[in-house]
Amino acid sequence: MTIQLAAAITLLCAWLALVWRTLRKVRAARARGAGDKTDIAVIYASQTGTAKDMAQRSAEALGPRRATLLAMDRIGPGQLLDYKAALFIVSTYGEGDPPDMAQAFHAGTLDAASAARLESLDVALLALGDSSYRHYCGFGRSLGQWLERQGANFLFAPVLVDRGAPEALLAWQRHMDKHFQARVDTAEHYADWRLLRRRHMNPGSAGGACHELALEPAGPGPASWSAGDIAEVRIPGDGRRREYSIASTPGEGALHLLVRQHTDAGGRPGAGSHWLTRELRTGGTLRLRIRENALFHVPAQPCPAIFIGNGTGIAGLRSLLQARMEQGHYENWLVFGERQQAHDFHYGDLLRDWHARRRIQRLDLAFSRDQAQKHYVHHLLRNAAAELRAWIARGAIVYVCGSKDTMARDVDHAIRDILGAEGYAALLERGGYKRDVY
Ligand SMILES: Cc1cc2nc3c(=O)[nH]c(=O)nc-3n(C[C@H](O)[C@H](O)[C@H](O)COP(=O)(O)O)c2cc1C
Repeated sequence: MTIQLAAAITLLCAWLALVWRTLRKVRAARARGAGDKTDIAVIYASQTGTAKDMAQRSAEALGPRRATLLAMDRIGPGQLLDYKAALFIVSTYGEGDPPDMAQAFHAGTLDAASAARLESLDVALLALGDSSYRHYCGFGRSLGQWLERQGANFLFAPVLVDRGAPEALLAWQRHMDKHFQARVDTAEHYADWRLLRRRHMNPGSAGGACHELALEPAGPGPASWSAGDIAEVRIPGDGRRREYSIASTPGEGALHLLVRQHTDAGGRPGAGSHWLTRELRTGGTLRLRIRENALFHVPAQPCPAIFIGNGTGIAGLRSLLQARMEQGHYENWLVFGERQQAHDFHYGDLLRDWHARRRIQRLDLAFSRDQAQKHYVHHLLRNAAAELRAWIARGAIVYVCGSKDTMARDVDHAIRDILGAEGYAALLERGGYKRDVY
C-alpha cells in the first residue's frame, strides 16, 4: 500500500468517526427532548415557594427561548454542563439544611471528586434565608462554596436575602439586568383584602387569644389559592411581613386565617398579631398576597393521608382536610394537640362532625393540660405505632403543621422510631412526608 493511500484511508476513517460522533450527539440531544434547549438553567430549591417564585420571575424575565426553569430535584450536579449558565435560587431550612427538593443534588455535591469541573459554566446565586437563624443562608452558602471549588465562573457575588429584604432583591434585579439584559420583576404584588368577620376561637384559654379572620378580595376578580398555601400579610407601619397558613379553600367563599395574639418577652403585644386581632375593623382592608406552597398540597389521587399538628397549625391542616372533603377522599387520620379541650379545640365541632360522618376515619386528640401528666401528639403516634406503619405501608402521605421546635421535632423522632431508618428514608424518598412548620 502506498503512503498516499494509507493517509487517505486514515483521513476517511477520521472523517467517518467525526460524522458518527456528531450524529450520536444530535440523536442524544433529541432523546433528551433538547431540540429546543436553552443556554441558561434557572434552578431553584424551595420549601414554601419563595425561592420558586423568584426563580419563576427570573426565568420569565429571561424568556423561554433563553432559560429553562428547573426544580433542583430535576437536575443533578453532573448535568450542569448541558448549559452555558446556571442561576441558582435557593432557600435554607432546619439547621442550615437544604429544602427537601435539594437533598439529592446536595448529596451529589458532597462527593466533589465525582462531579465535573465547571470552568466553562457561568453561575449566579440568590440565597434566601433569615438572619435570626444560626446558619443564615446555610445551604446557599455551601452551594456557593461548592460551585467555587468546582471552578464555576461567578458572574457576580452571591446575593443573600434576609427575610425577603427588598434591597437585596433589587441588587439581584440590577445584576440580572447588567449581565443578561433581563428585567426581573421583584415588586411584591400585594392586593387589598377586606375583613368580613373575626371570631375569637378560644375564650377562657390559658394561651394567647386565637382569632379566625375571614377575608375577601377588596378588588375585582375572584381569588384563587390551593389548600396548604400561605398568606403573606403586610402590617401598616411595620416593614416586616407576617405569614399565615390559609385555613379554608376557595370553595368556602372566604380566605380564613387563624391568628394568635403574641406578646414579647416584656409582655408587650406583638405588633402584627395585635393589629390583625384588635385594631383592624370589620370592613377594613389589609395588604395580602398568596404564596403557593406546592409541597404542601393534597394529592390528586385518593391515597390515605395523616394530618398531624398542634395549636394554630390546625389552620393548614383544616384547609387540606376541607380540600379532601371536596375531592371525596375520606381516608383521613387527624392527630391534633392543644392545651385544654374546653377552650382550645379549634374547629372542634366541624372536626367531630367529619369524624362522626366517617369523613375522618381516625381522630386522635392530645390536650396537654387536661390531666396531671402532660400528653402530646407524639405520644399519640407512639401509642398508634402499628396503625401508623399500616397506613404508611398503604401509601399514606403524612402532613405536619405547627410548632417546629417542639411538636414537629418530637413527631419527627416518633416517626423515625416507628418506621425505622429504612422506612423513614423510603417515606421521604416517595415524597410522603410534608411539613409546614414554624
Ligand atoms: C422551619 C424553618 C427553618 C429555617 N431555617 C433556616 C436556617 O437555618 N437558615 C436561614 O437562613 N433561614 C432559615 N429559614 C428561613 C427560610 O430559608 C426563609 O424563610 C426562606 O425565604 C424560605 O424560602 P422558600 O419559601 O423558598 O422555602 C427557615 C425557615 C423555616 C420555616
